[in-house]
Amino acid sequence: MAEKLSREYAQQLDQQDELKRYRDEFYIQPGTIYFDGNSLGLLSKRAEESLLSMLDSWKKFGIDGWLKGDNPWFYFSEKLGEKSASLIGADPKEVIVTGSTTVNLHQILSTFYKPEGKRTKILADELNFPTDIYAIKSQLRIHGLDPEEHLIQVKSRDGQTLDENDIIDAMTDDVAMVVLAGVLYRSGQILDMEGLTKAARERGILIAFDLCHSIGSIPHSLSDWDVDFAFWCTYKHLNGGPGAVAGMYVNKRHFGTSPGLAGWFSSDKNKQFDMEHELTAAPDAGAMQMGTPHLLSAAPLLGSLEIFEEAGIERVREKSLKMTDYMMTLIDDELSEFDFTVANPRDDEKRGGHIFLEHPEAARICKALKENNVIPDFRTPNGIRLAPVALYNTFEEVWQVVRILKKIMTDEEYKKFENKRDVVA
Ligand SMILES: Cc1ncc(COP(=O)(O)O)c(C=O)c1O
Ligand SMILES: Nc1ccccc1C(=O)C[C@H](N)C(=O)O
Repeated sequence: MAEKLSREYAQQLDQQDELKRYRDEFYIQPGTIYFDGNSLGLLSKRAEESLLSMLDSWKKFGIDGWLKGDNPWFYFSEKLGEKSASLIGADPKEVIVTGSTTVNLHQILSTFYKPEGKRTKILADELNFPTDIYAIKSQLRIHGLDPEEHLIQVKSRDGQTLDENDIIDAMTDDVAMVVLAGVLYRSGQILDMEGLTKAARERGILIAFDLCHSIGSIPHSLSDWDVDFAFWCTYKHLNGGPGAVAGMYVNKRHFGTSPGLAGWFSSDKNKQFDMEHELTAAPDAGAMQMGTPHLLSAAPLLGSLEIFEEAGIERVREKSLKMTDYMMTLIDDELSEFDFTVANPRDDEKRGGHIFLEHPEAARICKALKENNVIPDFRTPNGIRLAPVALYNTFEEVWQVVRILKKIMTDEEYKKFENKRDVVA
């Protein structure tokens, strides 16, 4: 092998890469290094084809598309749910593709959060993505409860990560439900979903995980871990496209609970067109649906999930770990003089799919990266997220990004820009 810090070494890693053929399946802008697949994944040719095929079925069949063609629309959400199940380690019937992340959390809370007696509180943390916290607070208010008192947000000791022991200590007998992320959106820390679930179960508390940053990035075993609920978006690591339809998992133990937010697509499929005013809900996770599925925003997922079926989430994870490990080695070696802090966990068991660098000039360093055709994202106040994605990025790109960062710092290129975020960062 070539010397570890050389470009040749990166090229050798690419030659040995078992997943390298998938890069050609994606639309990559020539001359651009896209390291933002943890915010919005790139379009693949297969996702484009499945979207075009959905349009074609509309063209050909009109209303009959509900039951005709290769992918009858009436069963499409269930089909996508089945195809997502292996990514989270669930039974196919426990998964449905529907709604958005935020809507699905609302549905989970509306259905399963039942404050009773002393058990009224929802336990979350102070590092989760804001939408989850907004949804929880609004649900508490719907129940006439004051979020100040009934939402507990576990504190981070270092501002970046959570200590599972602190979360477990907060699982007191006044907590009804826990809502946490599987992987934190800033530091990329993987929470011990298995251990947290076990602790919650032992205490009679329900637990839900937001898998936005973990699905398609790391493997899960939700059924084995006995997690109650999960919800996720499909536009990041799953490459479903901007605003793609989201997903939800409901442990089969909870099948038969009436949906809190019901609609006619919550129905048992064979009953739906009886048009009765008494809902007979689907016997599985399908009951969590509300109205007509957003088929055009779901269609790309079919092609995208096929890529995951073929590539295998274990292999995706293995390459992702190699890439982020390699990136940290290069950062330690090349950028040590520039005041960067690697703020993601370094251990393999705790590190998700992206690198999180902190720097006081982060906003304008991101602008300089973009000027150099590298796409990162900035998270206020001082975070740079860099995601080398296993299905379409290369080790050579990792090498290039660190080199470009070094040039931006050495030549003070970032000083051309204002240290302020854009409207969409
Ligand atoms: C952890 C997490 N939850 C939720 C969301 C967003 O929710 P929605 O897909 O409903 O916009 C994001 C990103 O946008 C996220 O990172
Ligand atoms: N949905 C979006 C719409 C516009 C811009 C970004 C997003 C994101 O998904 C951000 C992401 N959740 C994050 O981890 O910061």
